[in-house]
Amino acid sequence: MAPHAEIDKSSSDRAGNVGNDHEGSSSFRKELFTVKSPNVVYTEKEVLTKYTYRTTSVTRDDTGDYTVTPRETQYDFKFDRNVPKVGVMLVGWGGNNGTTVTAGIIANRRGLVWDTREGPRNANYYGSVVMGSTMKLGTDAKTQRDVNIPFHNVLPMVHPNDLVIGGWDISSLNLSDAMDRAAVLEPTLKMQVKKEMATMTPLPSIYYPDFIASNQGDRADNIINGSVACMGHVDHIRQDIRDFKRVNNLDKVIVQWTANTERFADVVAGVNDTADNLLKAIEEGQAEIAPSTIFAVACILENAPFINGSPQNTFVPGAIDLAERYGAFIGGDDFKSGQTKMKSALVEFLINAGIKVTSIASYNHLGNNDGKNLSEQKQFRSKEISKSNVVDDMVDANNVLYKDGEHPDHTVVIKYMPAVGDNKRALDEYYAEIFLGGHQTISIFNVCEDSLLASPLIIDLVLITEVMTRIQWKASSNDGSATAYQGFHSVLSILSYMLKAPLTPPGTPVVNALAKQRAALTNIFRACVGLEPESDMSLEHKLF
Ligand SMILES: NC(=O)c1ccc[n+]([C@@H]2O[C@H](COP(=O)([O-])OP(=O)(O)OC[C@H]3O[C@@H](n4cnc5c(N)ncnc54)[C@H](O)[C@@H]3O)[C@@H](O)[C@H]2O)c1
Ligand SMILES: O=P([O-])([O-])O[C@@H]1[C@@H](O)[C@H](O)[C@@H](O)[C@H](O)[C@@H]1O
Repeated sequence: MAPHAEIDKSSSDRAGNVGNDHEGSSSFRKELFTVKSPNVVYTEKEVLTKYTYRTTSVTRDDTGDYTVTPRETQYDFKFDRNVPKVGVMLVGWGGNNGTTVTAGIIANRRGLVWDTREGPRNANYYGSVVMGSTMKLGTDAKTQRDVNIPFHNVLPMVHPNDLVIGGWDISSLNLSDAMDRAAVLEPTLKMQVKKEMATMTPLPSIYYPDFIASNQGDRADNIINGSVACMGHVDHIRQDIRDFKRVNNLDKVIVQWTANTERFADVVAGVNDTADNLLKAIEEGQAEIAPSTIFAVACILENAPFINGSPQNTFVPGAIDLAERYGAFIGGDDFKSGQTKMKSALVEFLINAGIKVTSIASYNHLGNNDGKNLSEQKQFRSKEISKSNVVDDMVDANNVLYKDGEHPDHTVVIKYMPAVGDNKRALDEYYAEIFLGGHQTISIFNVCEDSLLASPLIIDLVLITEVMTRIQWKASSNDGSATAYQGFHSVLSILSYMLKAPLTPPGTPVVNALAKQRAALTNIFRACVGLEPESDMSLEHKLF
């Protein structure tokens, strides 16, 4: 791996950022494998694939009988092999997650080791599906045993060590002081990154007090003038993105909201229901436009992908309409880091095992500033919504256990308890009906170090979103007619594995089941290099 140059201090002074000015980690430039197939062509810059997408079409006649027909749809995929230089701008950079992910990337970039009570600890990217997990590539031609590769080798990807980081915060604290305020990391690690982080200062941000808890007001000392939406705020943020990109000589910038949870905005006809109405409402200074929506609009207009890591309805219909109009990528909502991630895996397992979950009680308390913001009802309500719908798809998919409209009881409670800081306590009880009137009760006590669980998701969201900007597709034409390549739909539902309340293209189904989400992500990336979906059939071990 190329040695990392000193942090470019001049750029960090101007645009509140950290990064390195070397070209990118060479270990991520060369693909790990080559696909040998008549349907896959490698050029110097691209991989061109003819992909057969196999589905099963179902019809049902008026007697209730099903007929199923295997379908094949031919797609051409074009994947840009060139790994760009990428910057990530975090809204809420001075928060628990923002400081933690920044320190984590510095620690990994420099290969830091720090002492703890349990002994020395090395920097790692555990908790990142891209950097910490593997996928089955295929089976060994000789031994027929599975060959598994690191997930990040399935396609040429940006290395997180090469990300240039910057962002905004309504608090003026530099990243070192903000890291101390967050109280997430070990002092022995903090002391090794403090100097670099002290040179990073968040850009001023927009602050509309009505959208976050009133208890956040005391940290709002780094704000752009104006307390309601205006086009000047959109333009200011767009200029910030352009400056960050220019100063750091970036090819792409991806923006993520990891700022406080906002209250839901009312969706009002004529205000935020269409792209034109939303732009007009911003021009007019409508009070119902949230800061996160202003950031979303700015990013869409600047063609910088925007991901919402919080639960509020940033993407009002007008914002989605605008993204579709400009072909800009958006994704959200609400990082899925601990309690909900466990729930989406456990409930999928129980229901798929034919066990009827009838009650889910989810309580948690936490003591960080996120918890403080959520201690006010309107902000809690945003989080309650995103945490409450996460089992709907699994329940709806099983009409053996559940009648139409039947759902488990589900309650979500969040309490602010300063003493526990970032180490959230999640207490869950899953109650289920089993064979012959029996019951199964599963109680879980899950201590989630929230920011250490969320930070790898921030990295995954950046890396996967960046890959999506390099994938194009078109329907294969057999008659020689030339159809144009296009990108995936603006709403990146492929990001759902990292998110509690996955945003999907309007009218399309929401999948929350964790295994299904990971399979979709894995198999779409495999398809880009002409590989079939991962199958666990293992017929080679069953038919002999
Ligand atoms: N495990 C997790 O940490 C987790 C999981 C899911 C979702 N989230 C969400 O991620 C967000 C951040 O979590 P956190 O623990 O880092 O919280 P935090 O309160 O430590 O950080 C939020 C930061 O946003 C800043 N901020 C608020 N409004 C802003 C604005 N308009 N512009 C710029 N900055 C603004 C605050 O000053 C603060 O520094 C929260 O919305 C939280 O609900 C966190
Ligand atoms: O992802 P998850 O652990 O289910 O949910 C978490 C909640 O339990 C917590 O109360 C909240 O503060 C975090 O922002 C996060 O949303």
